[in-house]
Amino acid sequence: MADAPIFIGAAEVADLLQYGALLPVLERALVDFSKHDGMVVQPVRSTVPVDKHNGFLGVMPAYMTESDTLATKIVRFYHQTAFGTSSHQATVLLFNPSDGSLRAIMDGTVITEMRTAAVSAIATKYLKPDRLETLCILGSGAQAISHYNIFTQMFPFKQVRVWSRSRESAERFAGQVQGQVQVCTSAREAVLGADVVITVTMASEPVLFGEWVKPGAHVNAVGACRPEWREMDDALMKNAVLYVDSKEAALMESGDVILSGADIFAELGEVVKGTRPALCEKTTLFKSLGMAVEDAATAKLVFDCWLAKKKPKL
Ligand SMILES: NC(=O)C1=CN([C@@H]2O[C@H](COP(=O)(O)OP(=O)(O)OC[C@H]3O[C@@H](n4cnc5c(N)ncnc54)[C@H](O)[C@@H]3O)[C@@H](O)[C@H]2O)C=CC1
Ligand SMILES: O=C([O-])C1=[NH+]CCC1
Repeated sequence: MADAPIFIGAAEVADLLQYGALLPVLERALVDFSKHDGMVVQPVRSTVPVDKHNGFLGVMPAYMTESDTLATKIVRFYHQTAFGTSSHQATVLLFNPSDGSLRAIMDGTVITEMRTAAVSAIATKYLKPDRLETLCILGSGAQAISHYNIFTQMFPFKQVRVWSRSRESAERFAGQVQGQVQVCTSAREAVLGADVVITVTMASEPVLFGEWVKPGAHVNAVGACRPEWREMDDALMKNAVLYVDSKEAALMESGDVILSGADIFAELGEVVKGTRPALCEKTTLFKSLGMAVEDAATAKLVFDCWLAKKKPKL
């Protein structure tokens, strides 16, 4: 009989997962996905609208042959949640690929926060302009915090600006992170002159406009994961060189891509592998939707770290 699955809760996932180990694992997952050679199986996320409660449930399975990783994430994202509960909550199931038995059930919320920020950081590593002085974050929730943490660790920004719909939540964000943050009263003020812009909002209408974005800047567009939702206007979508995590998903899920009719230049995995160029001198935009391979690779890393910790020391 197979062993009973283990459970790894949020605090333990946060303890086991380090960006230093996560970044190369995600780069490899992005490259393997973008080879499109049949070795990675990842259907586009299946999303169930829960209209009555203004929410969605997404199911994200993947199998990666080379690392022999089989997992699925189940993620809920709701517009209105009770005070104190986060809008996104996720669980990852990790299977034994040889017989399909369940190995681990783990918190997926921390995984989602960290792997999404890490993928944006990878995109920025490859697509960033030469000058990196000002980082702008639009939104002040869970993803804003994880993005702040890895971006200020990895890049030498001199200034970080944040804008959120309410000044109160932007100020709460500024009080939660370590380091100086300039709270801006408008998105425009936050964006003007920034070298890197991150959009991490639950908006369904544009919050970022092309006319504000400095030519040559890099944008990580992380929100708006529904075909009718936008975070960017058409001007930005059409004038920037557009990179995505998955072309197939972008054409099915991203309102910014579908409704603007912008052309996709490349997948991030192709840039990491070196088969498509990083046009850093132009304005670049990475449209992130989130992929199951990122969750599967991260969950395997968490599980391997958990196993290593449990092993008796000789
Ligand atoms: N690409 C990816 O892999 C992933 C993307 N996401 C997306 O990232 C975004 C942020 O997620 P979290 O930080 O976890 O959510 P959160 O609920 O913690 O924060 C959402 C932020 O958006 C703001 N906001 C809500 N409605 C808005 C509107 N109409 N206009 C402007 N701002 C608005 C809120 O004030 C808050 O600052 C969401 O769109 C989410 O779906 C989340 C996980 C993975
Ligand atoms: O990849 C992910 O987990 C999500 N992307 C958008 C909402 C949740």
